[in-house]
Formats: sequence, C-alpha cells, structure tokens
Amino acid sequence: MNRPTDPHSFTQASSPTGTTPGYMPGFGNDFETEALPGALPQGMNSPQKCNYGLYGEQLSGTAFTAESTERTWCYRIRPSVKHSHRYEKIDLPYWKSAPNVDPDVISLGQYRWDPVPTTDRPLTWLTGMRTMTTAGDVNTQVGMASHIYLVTESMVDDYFFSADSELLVVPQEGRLRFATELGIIDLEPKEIAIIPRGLVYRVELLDGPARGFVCENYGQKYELPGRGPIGANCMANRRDFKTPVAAFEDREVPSTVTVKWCGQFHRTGIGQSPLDVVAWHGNYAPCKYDLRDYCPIGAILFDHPDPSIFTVLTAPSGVPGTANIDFVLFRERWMVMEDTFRPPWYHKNIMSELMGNIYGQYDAKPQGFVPGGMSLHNMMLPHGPDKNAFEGASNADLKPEKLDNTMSFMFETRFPQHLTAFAADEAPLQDDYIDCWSDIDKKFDGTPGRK
Ligand SMILES: O=C(O)Cc1cc(O)ccc1O
Ligand SMILES: [Fe+2]
Repeated sequence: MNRPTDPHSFTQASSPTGTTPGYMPGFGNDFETEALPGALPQGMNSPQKCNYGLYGEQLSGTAFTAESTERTWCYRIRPSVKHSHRYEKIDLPYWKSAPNVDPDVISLGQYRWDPVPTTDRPLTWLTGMRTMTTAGDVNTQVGMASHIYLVTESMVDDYFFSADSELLVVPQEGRLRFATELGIIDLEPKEIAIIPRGLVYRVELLDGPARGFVCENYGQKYELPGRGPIGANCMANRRDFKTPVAAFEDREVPSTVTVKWCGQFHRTGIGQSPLDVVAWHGNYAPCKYDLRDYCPIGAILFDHPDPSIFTVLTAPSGVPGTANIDFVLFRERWMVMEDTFRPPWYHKNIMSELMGNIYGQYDAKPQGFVPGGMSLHNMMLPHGPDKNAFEGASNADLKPEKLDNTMSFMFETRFPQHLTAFAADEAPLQDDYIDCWSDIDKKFDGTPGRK
C-alpha cells in the first residue's frame, strides 16, 4: 500500500475546528476559505490581476440561470484548461453507466448479495469500482448507478473527475482520503461524502483495504429533504455537514487525469498536481456527514410509517416529491409502537429499492443481509419481512425496545434498476434469497379473530 499524503504537506487554510484536515460546518452554505492570506479577492470575483499571481476560475454546478444556482470561484496556480491535454480513451470495464441493459441478464426480481470479498489485487478508486445496477440515462442526466468499491491502492499522481455525476460515498470498511481541488476529506465507516460533478481529486487509503458503496447521481444534486410539519430540526441538520477548508500543493510531477464523460473514460497526462487551488469561495463544494448525527423521527404510538421519514438526502427528478434518488438511513432507534407489527410491512413500490448493510442486523431480515451485503427490490416487485422476522414480530411482547447495533441504507430511485453482468454473474449473489419467504404459512382458516 502506498502511504497517504501527509495532510501537512498541503498548505491548508486554518479551520474553525482546529482539526487536520480542517472543515467548515454547513450544507450548501456560501463558504469562503484561503490557504494563503489575501489570496481570496474581496468584494469581486475577477480582479484585473489576482494576488499571488493566481488565476480566477469559476466551477458551475448548475446552469447559469438555474432557479437556485451553485458555483464556486477558485483562485489557482494554473487554470484547469492547462491541466487538459489530448485525451485518450481508456477502459474501466467494471464501471458501467446507464443505459446498460444486458439482454442476458434478468433484473426483474428480488436479489441479495453477500459482501464482495476484499482482495490482494492492486485496485484503486478507479479500477476497484464495481457497478451493481444502473438506472435512467447518463446522457440525459437522469437516473443513477450503484457501485461497490474495493480499494487496496492509493492513487499516486493520478487524478479523476466525473463530468457525468455527483458521487455519494458510503464506506463500509477502511478509511479513505479524498484529496480534492477544494480541500481534503478523510472518510470512515458511519460517515458519507458527497463529491460534486466536475471536481478533480485523488483517493488514498489511510489504512488497510477499503470497501464501500457508491451512489452515482446523474441528475440534479442532492439536497436536504423538506421536513414539512416536523419543523426546523431533526433528521439531518445542516450544521453537521462538513466542507473542507482550502488546501493546495505546488508539485510539478508527471501526473494523469482520468475523466468520466457520457459513460466513457479518457485519460490525459499533465506536468503537475491539479490540486492547486489556493483559495475559493462559493456554494458548490464537497462535504462529509457523520451518519451518527442523523436524528431519526418515528412512530411514537402505533403503526409503521413510510421509510421516507428516514431520508437523509434527496436528489429531485423534476416531478415534485418523486425523487431521482432518496438516500434513506435505517439506524439505531427505539421501537415503542403499541399493538403494531413493528418491522417493515409487506409491500410493492413503484420506486426501486437498493439496500446496503453498513453494520449489524436489519429488522426485516435478521439473517442473510449481512454487513457489506446488498439487496435489490426492483420496481413493483413484492418484498417484506422474511418468515423469521414475521413470526418474531407478530408474537413479540411489545415493550419499548431499542433496535441497537444496526445501520443499513437504501438508494431509492423512481427508475427501474438494471443489474450489470458483474452483479448477476461475478458478485456473490444469493441464489436462494427468495426462499426466505417460501415457508410463510397460511394462517387463514375462515374463522374470525387474530391469529
Ligand atoms: O424494504 C425495505 O426493507 C425498506 C423499507 C423499510 C421500511 O421501514 C418501510 C418500507 C421499506 O421499503
Ligand atoms: Fe421496501
């Protein structure tokens, strides 16, 4: 394993929290941060000459005239265009983009996978990305892909950006460092990160091999869901999101930049590290969030509400309330509902549900859905508690009970998800998954009364 860069080798802005790397609190704020004093122009964006001989450059994450605009002004040692030479197409055969409908693969069904085993093979963030499902169309900026990553090697003098997507990263094992143009994010299990479309970065391992999940969002950016009658607090609170302070390196070494663009990958060589943004201001930036900060709201008398109450982030699709992607978190919480079947109910959903287990046991599937594992309950296909969960919950003594040691999530999309050949043939698919419902017995015998 290559050693991660010492964050002290970057010149970093001071941080309000005094940590290294440093972060600024807030979600979608207008941040400003400078790693050298006076590097950030005040009162304007484009002075005739910038301090320190920096170049001003705007990174636009929304259309110039969007209803709510997001952009960041970067002051950097060289403009990005100096970072792009002629591109050569390269193959990353395991990183697929929608549309990717393989005629030999059936996606209609209920699927569950054991964790994809970690490996000794050298795999970076790019070569270790394994697409499980795709939905929508990357060319029209609609839909998503779900991936698992296996990382055993840091990227060295090798950088990446996705023009196709913003990435939501959900680590499950191992710690990663995202050294980005706008600063450094260190990420570990129980945290998530959002890496915006177009942002250049490299990913380094902080310790042993890393595994986790990624939701690649081709559409509109993630935002916090409206809380409705819940009010101004709970669920994910804005201040708990952390955006890195400016950090740059001035290293002139032969390097490569890989770009994901309309589902294809291209690579170019450059003569320096592109992480040379000395100061920036704006509201288009990467961030991380500790899932332990998520404050769940739930039923406190009876019944089991829709899982939308556990939405951490939502990426709109253009149809109000019908998300391109909802990121939903099932974490530790108290179950107190009276006279209620407490686990998820049996259901069919127009939205497609891709789930992953970060740690512990999920209440609807006490066996078989293990940490690092995934499941897919695709559009309108029935699912719900397995036989054991049903019997347990319908006969339980309904005292207040803490669901402890549990953290699973769902990438829920309005679009059907198509399995990749990797998900169908190479990943450890559980062939017997649907048997978990097969011995659910008939209790109806024509006589009234609860059974
Ligand atoms: O299917 C699942 O396990 C996810 C889920 C959880 C829940 O509490 C309600 C509905 C739902 O789809
Ligand atoms: Fe479901």
